Amino acid sequence: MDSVSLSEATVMRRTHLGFMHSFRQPFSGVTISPRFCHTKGSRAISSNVSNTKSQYVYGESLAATADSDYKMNGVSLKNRISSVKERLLLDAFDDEYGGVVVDHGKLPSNPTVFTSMLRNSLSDWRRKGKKGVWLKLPVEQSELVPVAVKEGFEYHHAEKGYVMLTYWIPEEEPCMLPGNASHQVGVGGFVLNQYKEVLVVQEKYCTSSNTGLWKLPTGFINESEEIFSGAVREVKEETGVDTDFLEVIAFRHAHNVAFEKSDLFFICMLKPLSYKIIIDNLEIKAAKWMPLVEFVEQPMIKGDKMFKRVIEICEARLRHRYCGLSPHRLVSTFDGRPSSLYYNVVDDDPSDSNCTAEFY
Ligand SMILES: NC(=O)C1=CN([C@@H]2O[C@H](COP(=O)(O)OP(=O)(O)OC[C@H]3O[C@@H](n4cnc5c(N)ncnc54)[C@H](O)[C@@H]3O)[C@@H](O)[C@H]2O)C=CC1
Repeated sequence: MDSVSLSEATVMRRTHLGFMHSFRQPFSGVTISPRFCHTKGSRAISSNVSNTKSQYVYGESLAATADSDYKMNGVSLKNRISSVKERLLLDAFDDEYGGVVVDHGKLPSNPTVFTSMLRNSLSDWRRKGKKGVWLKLPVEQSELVPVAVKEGFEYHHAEKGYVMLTYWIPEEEPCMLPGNASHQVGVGGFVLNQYKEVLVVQEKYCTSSNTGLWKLPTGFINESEEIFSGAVREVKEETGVDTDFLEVIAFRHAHNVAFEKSDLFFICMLKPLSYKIIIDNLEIKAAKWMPLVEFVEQPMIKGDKMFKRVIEICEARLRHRYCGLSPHRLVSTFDGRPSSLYYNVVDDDPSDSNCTAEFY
């Protein structure tokens, strides 16, 4: 109990006595801490208030009194009572699918208090016909995770700083909550210079069958990063070469790649802006400009259906016989977010086509 705040201790004692029972206690018999009673814009109920107005009780009779907006020391009792009641429920926002999102910034720190508030909240949401519940528990409050799991919550996803749990309330309806993100997104850079040399790397960590292979620089894009800027960043990080993004030449979709997740791999054509190679020693063993013909002749590339095809596509692009996808920034009114739409030729606007863009 030493880490329990006074307000939480109050809730704990009420929980122990029973929810409605504790509400029926007269003011004089209930210890109300200033923090427990504090709400936005109103002062805390002080102990002298409870002494002075000991005849008023929580529950139905008090609710009737509160409805008539009884005032103590000039402050509306109605507001105070609803504030006390609300404190026994978790703070949550409605979502657009008839569910609720718990405000993780206002979680109690004590697991016993949390148990009580979570149970009360679930009953309340069930009564109101709410559907999905999203509960984000920060790593600093990881002791609340077993409580939520015991109450029927399931893991949805986790990040470094939190775990997200969900609960589907309607028993008669199938769970409609979307699953966790299903894909990782990778990029590869095809960078060609004016001597028909392609920028290649040897990875420090790779399978034994790939040892010594010269390959395109590849990597994963970061959260909220664009494909076009992720490709430019990866090439810069691994090789030190600055580039301009030209087109997405092709993309590969593969499954069960990393911990059962699928993989989207975007192969991007980039135009070199610098040529000096400075490798990232942490990830890369070596990097160089390699004649395209030599690159293609490597047994691992020649024998690999995907890379063989990728090179054929790139060569077709060099001859202007193929056109990749270039990003166009726009804001959709559906979600109001700036986004990138990747496409190639627009027949009635040839200037919009990137198929004529040169590579070096
Ligand atoms: N590397 C390749 O030869 C190929 C890559 N791709 C695609 O390229 C994209 C990126 O893949 P890769 O570059 O292979 O990524 P990767 O698996 O090499 O990971 C990128 C970097 O993350 C770090 N990393 C990843 N997992 C780690 C772990 N368990 N422990 C410590 N460090 C770790 C390493 O620094 C690594 O260099 C993916 O979409 C993939 O499908 C596609 C075909 C071939």
